[in-house]
Amino acid sequence: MKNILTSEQMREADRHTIATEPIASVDLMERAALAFVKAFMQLHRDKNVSILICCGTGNNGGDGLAVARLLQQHGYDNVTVWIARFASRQSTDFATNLAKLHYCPIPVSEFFPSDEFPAVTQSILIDALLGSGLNKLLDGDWLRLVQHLNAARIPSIAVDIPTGLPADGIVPSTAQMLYAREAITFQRPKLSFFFPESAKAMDKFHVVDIGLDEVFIENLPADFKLVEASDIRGILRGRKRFSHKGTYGHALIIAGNTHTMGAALLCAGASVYSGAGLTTACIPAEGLLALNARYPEVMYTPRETLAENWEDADAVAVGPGLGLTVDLQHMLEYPAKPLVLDADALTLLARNKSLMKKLPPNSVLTPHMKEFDRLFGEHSNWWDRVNTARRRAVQHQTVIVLKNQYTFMIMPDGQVYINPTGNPAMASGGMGDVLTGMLTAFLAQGYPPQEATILACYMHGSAGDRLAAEGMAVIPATELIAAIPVTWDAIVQSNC
Ligand SMILES: NC(=O)C1=CN([C@@H]2O[C@H](COP(=O)(O)OP(=O)(O)OC[C@H]3O[C@@H](n4cnc5c(N)ncnc54)[C@H](O)[C@@H]3O)[C@@H](O)[C@H]2O)[C@H](O)CC1
Ligand SMILES: [K+]
Repeated sequence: MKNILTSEQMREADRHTIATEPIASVDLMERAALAFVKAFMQLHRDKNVSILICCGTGNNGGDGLAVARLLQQHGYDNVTVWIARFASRQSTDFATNLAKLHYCPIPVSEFFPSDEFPAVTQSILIDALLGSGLNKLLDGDWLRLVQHLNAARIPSIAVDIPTGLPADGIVPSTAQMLYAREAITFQRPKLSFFFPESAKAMDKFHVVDIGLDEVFIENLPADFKLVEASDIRGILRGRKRFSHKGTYGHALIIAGNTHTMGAALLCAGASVYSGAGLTTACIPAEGLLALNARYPEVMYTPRETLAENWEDADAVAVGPGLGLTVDLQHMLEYPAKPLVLDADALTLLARNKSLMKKLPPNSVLTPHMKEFDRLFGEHSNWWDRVNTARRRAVQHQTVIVLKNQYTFMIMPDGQVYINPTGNPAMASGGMGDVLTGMLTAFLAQGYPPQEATILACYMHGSAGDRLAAEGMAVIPATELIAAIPVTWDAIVQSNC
């Protein structure tokens, strides 16, 4: 796991590194600029390309000036610098780098409040206007400049953060940003990069190491942590010698209805492919033929004998395609089992919120945004939504899997884990049912809810990434199920 820091914590790490390495802050800026340039050169190998570097007068602007000098030293001969002198303040390291730039053959133009901006004639923009120091939405001259640069429609590469995007906190829907094709960010991705609101600010981001003290960073109290492949390798257990189906638990899937049987089948199929020793689908009898044809590995039980099957199960999923006529309250009176509630089960919970109190501790809820808001109230931004999720997970002692391109997994202690895998090719019906099946299978195999959740979300996204890398622009849920075992094997075999 990697700690995701707030901008205040990032400044702390900055100060700590400067004091204890020790390193002068202007040398740390040089290191950041070098790391940026190294990544930039991988992205843009043509040294004849014309580059406009727009700088503010804080440290983000200081980085931009250092980048201009370093690019020129690396043979990029067509670099132009614009400086936005909209504030009277300039940082010391900005001033030092501006003085150094005077020895380079790089044209520098300065713009003051109300100045007209010339047309942008360059092919690439490097955005070093504002970074993690952003303290309000863009307005006035800043907004005018950003709109002028956006209108030029040339690819922009942001230094650390696209100008106008807050590093953390609420990203208001009215916020305007300098749109970046890529952001090259320092040491850690910023929290807001994981919110859908950041789609307005950039296409993708790359993280570069600038040598801040990692031990210090990892010892900071961080509410948000990013899951890494090494965590998954640490959690995932291989199949044991002399093991048998009983070793890997029994998953019970309560799902499906006349017109939504597919959801039940996908969920049950995902459980089989995720290693549950046995999977039983509790579906209406009319789904039996389809179940036998599609997944003969899955056992069947009618709703009438649910109570007995519940006794035998090691983990239970309720919800995919279930419909809204089942008696969820009655089910929650059965003995407590590791439980996943998804889809219609979440709608039933939203209709009768008092049932939240009956959930066994550590139950896993897997809402997408709309289901979440139905349960816990409307939210106009993801920062508030995730913070509500933290409060509710603690209050109800549940795990909340808030599904998103980057899924937030919120634990009963309020800690948030961010899943890095997954891609837009997976945005299709049935994907959530598959995730529920995977989660239930891992719970049935005896993984504690926190680990089962992290495993399921990571492997779900990883299977999708694998298929996308093989050329699938759109991934049907059934294809994802089939890719689970090879994804599993690739994770176990990889040493990185
Ligand atoms: N540890 C690191 O990651 C390092 C980061 N570096 C770079 O430093 C910037 C942060 O620099 P800072 O001087 O704190 O802030 P900015 O340059 O982003 O902003 C300057 C200044 O501008 C004012 N301001 C903020 N928002 C607005 C606004 N909307 N309108 C007008 N004015 C605004 C405010 O006063 C700010 O202080 C970080 O992103 C990195 O690029 C270091 O170079 C290396 C270590
Ligand atoms: K920037």
